[in-house]
Amino acid sequence: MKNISLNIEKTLGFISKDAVNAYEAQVKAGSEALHNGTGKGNDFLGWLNLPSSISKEHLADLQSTANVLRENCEVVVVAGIGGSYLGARAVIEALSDSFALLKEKKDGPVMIYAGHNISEDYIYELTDYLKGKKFGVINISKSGTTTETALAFRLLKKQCEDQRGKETAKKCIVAITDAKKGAARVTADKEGYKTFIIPDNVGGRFSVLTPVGLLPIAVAGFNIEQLVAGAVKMEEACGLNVPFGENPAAIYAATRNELYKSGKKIEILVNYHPKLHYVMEWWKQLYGESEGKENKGIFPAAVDFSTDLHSMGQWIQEGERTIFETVISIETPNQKVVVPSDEANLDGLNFLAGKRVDEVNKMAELGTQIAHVDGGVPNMHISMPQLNEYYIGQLFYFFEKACGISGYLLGVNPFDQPGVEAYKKNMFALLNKPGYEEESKAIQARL
Ligand SMILES: O=P(O)(O)OC[C@H]1O[C@H](O)[C@H](O)[C@@H](O)[C@@H]1O
Repeated sequence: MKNISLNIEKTLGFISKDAVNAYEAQVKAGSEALHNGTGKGNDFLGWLNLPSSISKEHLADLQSTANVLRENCEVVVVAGIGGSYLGARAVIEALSDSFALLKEKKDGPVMIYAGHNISEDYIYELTDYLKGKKFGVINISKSGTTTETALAFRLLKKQCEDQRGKETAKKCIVAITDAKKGAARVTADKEGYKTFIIPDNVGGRFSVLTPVGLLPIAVAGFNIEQLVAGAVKMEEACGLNVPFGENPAAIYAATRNELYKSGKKIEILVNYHPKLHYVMEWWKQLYGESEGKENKGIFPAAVDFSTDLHSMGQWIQEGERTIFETVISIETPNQKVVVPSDEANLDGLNFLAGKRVDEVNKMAELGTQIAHVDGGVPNMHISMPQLNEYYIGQLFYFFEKACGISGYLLGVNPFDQPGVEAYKKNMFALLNKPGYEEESKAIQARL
């Protein structure tokens, strides 16, 4: 079976191959720091050997819990935010039929999301939709105290118990949280929910291969064994002893850091299949929270092409030359549609007749790559043989490993996120949360 592969050829007019290769020693030091646990944030390295340490029993436990939800729920709400939601959504949206929600016949529960915003309209509309439905909830929070998620869960728990009765609710609510601390743990223990633990040493944005990602993905009907198998494959392919030139995580980390050094401050992740939209969102959190600190870090952005070629395309082609692109390309689509011939040919598209739609998409991709490189945008290319669990698993681990190395190349701690606390502190002060009396006074004085 093939692997995902990385091609950096189209960055080499902007940076030199020698400059990329010159990172070899630094990358080795970074990888060793990860594997030996000697670098910054070394208490958060549980993700590193996670794929190969997932047991069959653990997967079976997840699958049987998923089956209980599948059997007892027509809708499952995944409550979580950031790392406690994006990985699951990335896989479920990438692998689901784009119109699954509109189809009468369902293969499993409808998967919807909550706890990732504080919009009153969203919460109203969600709870309204759930009225009279046999729904369940997967409540995901590592800290167990995240406001967005806790607020949504308070409402969903009550509604589930009111509609389905306490006993059934107990069967249809699962908590994924810390082993001991946090409000989500306290509630789950008190109510007797089935729970899964998020290991202490796995940060939210690296947690997709823990129950955080695996349970919702299994509930949605996707193959978590294959997802993990793909990640295991990349764990090997990006391993410590794989030579620099053959290690995709090493090359990606080195190339993006060299591009950054050369003035390219923004990395735009690109897809040509909108189903990958949430894979990009997952990647944005991974790199944004890992590298954006100490007043440095590449800004991770993302676009869906060709859609956004008709909006952001102008900026990318001719705006400030501070960007580079990383394209995720799917070699073979899962479905086949051929452009039909039309006798009148009023739209002038007969030159495409007989071609697969993907051939048109691929020429859009190639034409864009050439145009953007001509326009001063270095281009990296990640090729994914097919869109399935196995290759998404590969992609996840590849990006995670590269992120750890890349953060060390940049000189930051890739495993903390102190900056996200600033808004929370202010919000709590403004809401007069008990314990924030001093902050409340101080912030009121500034208004
Ligand atoms: O899982 P939780 O503790 O609820 O955290 C959910 C998310 O929110 C936090 O503010 C962090 O910025 C993220 O890294 C985390 O993934």
